[in-house]
Amino acid sequence: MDCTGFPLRAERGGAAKGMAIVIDLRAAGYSYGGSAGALSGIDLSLPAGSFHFLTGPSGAGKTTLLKLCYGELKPSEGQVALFGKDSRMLSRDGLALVRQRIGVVHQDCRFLDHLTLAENLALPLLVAGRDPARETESLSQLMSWVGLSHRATAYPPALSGGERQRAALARAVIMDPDVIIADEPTGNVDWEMSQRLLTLLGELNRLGKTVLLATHDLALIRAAKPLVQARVLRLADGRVQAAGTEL
Ligand SMILES: Nc1ncnc2c1ncn2[C@@H]1O[C@H](COP(=O)(O)OP(=O)(O)OP(=O)(O)O)[C@@H](O)[C@H]1O
Repeated sequence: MDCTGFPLRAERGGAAKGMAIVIDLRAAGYSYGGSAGALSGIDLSLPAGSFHFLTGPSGAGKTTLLKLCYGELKPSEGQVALFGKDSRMLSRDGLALVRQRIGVVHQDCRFLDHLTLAENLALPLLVAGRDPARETESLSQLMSWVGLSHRATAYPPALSGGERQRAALARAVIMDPDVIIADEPTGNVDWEMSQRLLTLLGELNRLGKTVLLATHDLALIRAAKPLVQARVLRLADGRVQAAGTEL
């Protein structure tokens, strides 16, 4: 793999560093379509630069909690503040700006299959009104960082599971976000690839980025101990341990 160090430089000068808490949930809850709540009474504060694993059994509400944390869902009860802003009060444009500061690695990667990998990675730049043609060097450095330079012109269906996950991570950080939220990023990859992904996330965390990673893989969490200084949040019955335990 042609990995290099993370290439992007914080344009905001690490603005989130001055902010003690980047994501804050107060008695937050969510229920789908009026059914019994998937989550309730969640109090959770993510300090800038922290690394948290979120774990819990299938159906415990991990994905729902992550969606609250990146504004995809608004809480049905309580409050969620993203960079100090109440997510329910954010306008569409306000939410779009906040979302530029939060990179998301989705469980299912979600690529556009008719675009090449390089074009998929450039999409967030286009959406933000930037010209990818002026940022080809950053894009190619980012692909090198995740070891995918040789796959730039490949189409997503031709990528292996590990390549897709690394590409999803590269896409999540193309906007140089302050926060990275990853939903089971190692779900479909072998152990060695899980370690590589963890190493990349650890590198981002050492650069000051806040990481929240949902996984049900307790072996992965144990293996993270030498790589990252993390805490573990356990979610069960729609509730989460407030501060989490140290690894
Ligand atoms: N779109 C939806 N509509 C209705 N119920 C949903 C929806 N998404 C999730 N749920 C329900 O909300 C609860 C929490 O689901 P969620 O996906 O957040 O759990 P999870 O911990 O991420 O599960 P897994 O580990 O299996 O991905 C589950 O009971 C699930 O069935």
